[in-house]
Amino acid sequence: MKSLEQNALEYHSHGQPGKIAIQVTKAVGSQADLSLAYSPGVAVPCIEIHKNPAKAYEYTAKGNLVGVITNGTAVLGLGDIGALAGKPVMEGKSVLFKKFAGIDAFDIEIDETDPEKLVDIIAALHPTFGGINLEDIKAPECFFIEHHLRDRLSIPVFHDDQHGTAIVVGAGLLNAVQLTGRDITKLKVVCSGAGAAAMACLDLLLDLGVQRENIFVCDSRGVLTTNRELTKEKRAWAQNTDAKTMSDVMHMADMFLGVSGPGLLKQDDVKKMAAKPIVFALANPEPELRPELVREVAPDAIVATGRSDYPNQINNALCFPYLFRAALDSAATNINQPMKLACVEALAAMARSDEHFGRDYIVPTLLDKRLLTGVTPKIATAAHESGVARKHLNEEEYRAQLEALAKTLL
Ligand SMILES: NC(=O)C1=CN([C@@H]2O[C@H](COP(=O)(O)OP(=O)(O)OC[C@H]3O[C@@H](n4cnc5c(N)ncnc54)[C@H](OP(=O)(O)O)[C@@H]3O)[C@@H](O)[C@H]2O)C=CC1
Ligand SMILES: CC(=O)C(=O)O
Ligand SMILES: [Mg+2]
Repeated sequence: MKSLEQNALEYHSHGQPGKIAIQVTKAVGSQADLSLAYSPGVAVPCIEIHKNPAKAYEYTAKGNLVGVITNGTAVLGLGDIGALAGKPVMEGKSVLFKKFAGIDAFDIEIDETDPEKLVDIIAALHPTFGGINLEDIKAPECFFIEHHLRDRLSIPVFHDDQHGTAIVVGAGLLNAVQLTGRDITKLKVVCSGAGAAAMACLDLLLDLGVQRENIFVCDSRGVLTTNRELTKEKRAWAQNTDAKTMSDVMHMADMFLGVSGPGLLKQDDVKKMAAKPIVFALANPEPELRPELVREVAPDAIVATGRSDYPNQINNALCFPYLFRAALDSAATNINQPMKLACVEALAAMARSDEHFGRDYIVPTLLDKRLLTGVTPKIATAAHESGVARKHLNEEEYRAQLEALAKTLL
């Protein structure tokens, strides 16, 4: 039998190398077509857009086009492997945009690590796109880059590893808390990782009711404590404690949130957790601890990973296609907190209403065809109600429109 490694390389190399290609949407088979698609006809929409830039949404692909942009500094849990080596992931994200939500995406791998230069480069590229999905850019640079791009650009800019991850973690946690009969305000959380994904997940956990004093965060040097020198993002999570290592804070933890690296959670630490522990080991491709090893020492655990080959796939792919679909269709100026919270609620509710709902089904699966029609309209409504939508979409009419789109996908 072939190994996963062999299959993965064959999958990516057979036929036309890579996973995505470009499609032409207009007739170009005759001289008459060509004279519209290219010179002289193409000059007409150019002049219209020059007079009124908003016309780009009418005459070009901009309104349905997202840039999936990385510099390759935090590719999955593989770390700083560089822009080019990150390309398979970016092509993969582009595939999911297209297949799950009908959005065209260009993957752009930029060989630049200086945050200010990266902001300038991405800002200069932005006219091409209706939205920008930042991907696999490491902390703390990602915070600066996203913040400055959001300030400068009037199209949605969204760092998937921060907010996409947080949304799906939020949805999974709401359901895990319900299934284990917990009070979220008393939940004790240990987070492994203090980077892009961790910081955004923890912020969202606070919004969902988790108390800051119940959260212990660890980076590569151990627990974030008030007596350590920390970046401003990490300082917000420092605890006044003598604890040094993750093992020191695992006692009676209700939840382990892993957004760090492979194999960093030990079975002995799972044993220290409260009954019915919630273990989200989300590092990709190799989680902090494999589900079967968690269950070996905690049979009543709720376990999630970022992978497609285990139940409970907590992965930002469960939300970014629908957030961008809603943002593009409602011409939202950004993807704001009410849109993110609407997405959390919609994902959690969809899992709860499913007959499979239970400890091995806390979030819908990525291939669930109900996601596009179930989640997207809720996000668009939140965009409208929170004032960032330039176009109001009636929820029912929009759902019908998405049902038609869904039939053309997957
Ligand atoms: N399932 C999902 O949907 C997603 C999963 N992830 C996963 O989360 C992980 C982190 O991604 P991201 O936040 O973007 O990357 P970042 O580079 O921004 O952050 C990585 C973090 O991991 C920490 N870390 C490294 N080694 C250790 C260690 N031994 N113990 C504790 N913490 C450690 C780093 O510590 P330090 O700050 O000291 O360098 C840093 O805080 C990756 O594995 C990625 O695959 C990310 C996004 C989505
Ligand atoms: C899923 C994802 O975005 C990551 O692991 O980086
Ligand atoms: Mg990522």
